[in-house]
Amino acid sequence: MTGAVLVVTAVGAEADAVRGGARDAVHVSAAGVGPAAAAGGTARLLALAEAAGTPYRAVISAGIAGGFDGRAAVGATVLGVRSIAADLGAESPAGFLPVETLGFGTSVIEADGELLASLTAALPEAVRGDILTLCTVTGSGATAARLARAHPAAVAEAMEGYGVASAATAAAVPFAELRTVSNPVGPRDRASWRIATALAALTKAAAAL
Ligand SMILES: O=C(O)c1cccc(C(=O)CC[C@H]2O[C@@H](n3cnc4c(=O)[nH]cnc43)[C@H](O)[C@@H]2O)c1
Repeated sequence: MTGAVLVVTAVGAEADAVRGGARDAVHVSAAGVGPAAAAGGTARLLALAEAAGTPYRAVISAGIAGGFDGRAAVGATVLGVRSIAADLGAESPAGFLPVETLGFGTSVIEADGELLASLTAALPEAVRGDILTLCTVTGSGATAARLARAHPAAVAEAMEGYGVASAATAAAVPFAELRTVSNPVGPRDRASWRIATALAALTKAAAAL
């Protein structure tokens, strides 16, 4: 495969952490927080590269994340087998209805098999599992428990993976999600987030790209 790899983060500090560990053939861009900013930013970068005759060979959504209790600890590196838009759907008296139930497409995008296999080989200590994409950071034990029940294979949550994956899928570019855990998913306690630890782990993991 030829071409550079595009890494899309939410914020500049995450982009700097990836750049600190990655090789020259890795282009890193901070597209903003949330799936809409991530999808728009990624689509634009992919289209510009395609128009210039230098298409990207892969796109990776990277950054820090919350880890589900007992599945991914603070400081862990996480590889997404699937990126899932966990709040895309409708509420009902019987609970949350995913977009599939409404007949409006899919909330699940699988990582590219070959890309995930090569990242797994380069990062053997990484926890593999589903990574949820949410517009709202989980801030209560009740929501954490509901998400963990609804998504038994989910190891982490963040806010951009599904957006980056949607743009990559539309452009037929292989996609994967790579995260490092800064905090547990659960009752909000922003002061306890271990951001420096997670960014250091992100720099280390970026060497695998
Ligand atoms: O304040 C800082 O120095 C700082 C440095 C780097 C990153 C941040 C962020 O706040 C990044 C926001 C980004 O993090 C993801 N994230 C992290 N934990 C969670 C979570 O528990 N639930 C959902 N998302 C999480 C998310 O992708 C945000 O875009 C601050």
